[in-house]
Amino acid sequence: MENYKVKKPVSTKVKMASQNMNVYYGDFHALKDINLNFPEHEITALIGPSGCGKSTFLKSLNRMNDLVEGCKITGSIKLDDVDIYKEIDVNILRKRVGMVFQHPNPFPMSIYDNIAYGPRTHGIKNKAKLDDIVEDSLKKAAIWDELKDRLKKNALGLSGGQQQRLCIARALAVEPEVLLMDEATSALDPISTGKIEDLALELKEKYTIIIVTHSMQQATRISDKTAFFLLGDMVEFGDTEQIFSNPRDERTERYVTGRFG
Ligand SMILES: Nc1ncnc2c1ncn2[C@@H]1O[C@H](COP(=O)(O)OP(=O)(O)OP(=O)(O)O)[C@@H](O)[C@H]1O
Repeated sequence: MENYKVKKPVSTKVKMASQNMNVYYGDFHALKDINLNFPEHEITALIGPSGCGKSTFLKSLNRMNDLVEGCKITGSIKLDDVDIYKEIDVNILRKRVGMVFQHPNPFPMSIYDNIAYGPRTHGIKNKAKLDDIVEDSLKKAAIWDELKDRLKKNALGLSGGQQQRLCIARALAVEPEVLLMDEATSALDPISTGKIEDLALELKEKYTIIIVTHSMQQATRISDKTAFFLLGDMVEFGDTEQIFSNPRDERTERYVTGRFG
C-alpha cells in the first residue's frame, strides 16, 4: 500500500446511487440486487473476476445497455436523487455522465473536431467558444502541450496513450459531472497508464469518477472506495484501504490476495 496516493475526500454527498438494481440479459440474471452509493469527488473502483458484471453495472450508469436487445433493468439508479431511467432524457444523462472505454476510440477526424463534436451537437457553433473548449479540455486531460501544434491533424495518427487522453478530453468537453472509465488503461503501456492515473486523481477534484479495473495496484493507487463483484453479486463495498488490507468477506480476501479470479 506504499503507492497509496489517494487524497482525503472533500465531500460526503452521494452523486450516484443504485438501489435494489437487477440486470437481466434475457433469462440470465447478470446483476443481483445491487445497492451502491458513489460519493461525489471520489474515485470508486469496481473490481472482480471476468464476467462478474462490472461492465454491465458501469454501462447501466449512463444507460449504455438501452440498445442491448433483451436487456432488462429493475430497481433504480439515481443521479443527484433523480431516477436516470425514468426522469432524465438519455442525451442529457450522457452529457452529465461521460464514459471512456477500454480501447481508445477517437472519431476518424481531426483532434480539434473530436473535442468540438460534443459541444457542437449541444448547439455551440461560435468558433472562439469552441477554440476555448478545445484548449481547456485538452489541458484538463493533460495533453494540450503535446497536441497544441497539431490540432488539425487526424486523431487516428496519435499513439494509444495519446488517443486515450484525447478521449478523456472529448468526454470532458461537454462538462460532465460523472466520468465512467471501463478498463481505460488496460491497452496502454505503464507510462501512459501512470499519466491517466495521475489525471484521474486530479480530475476527481471536479468530477465523480467510477472505474472498472482488473489491476489491484491501480485500484489501490487511485481509488477512494472499492466495490468487489462476484457472479453478479456485489459482495463488499468500502474504503479501498479497508477492502485491500482488512476485507470482511472471505471471498473478497481471496480475490484481493490473488487466490482466485
Ligand atoms: N449483451 C449481452 N448479452 C448476454 N449476456 C451478456 C451481455 N453482456 C454481458 N453478458 C453477460 O453478463 C455477465 C457479466 O458481463 P460483464 O461484461 O458485465 O462482466 P465483467 O465483469 O465486466 O467482465 P470482464 O472483466 O471480462 O469485462 C457475463 O456472464 C456476460 O457473459
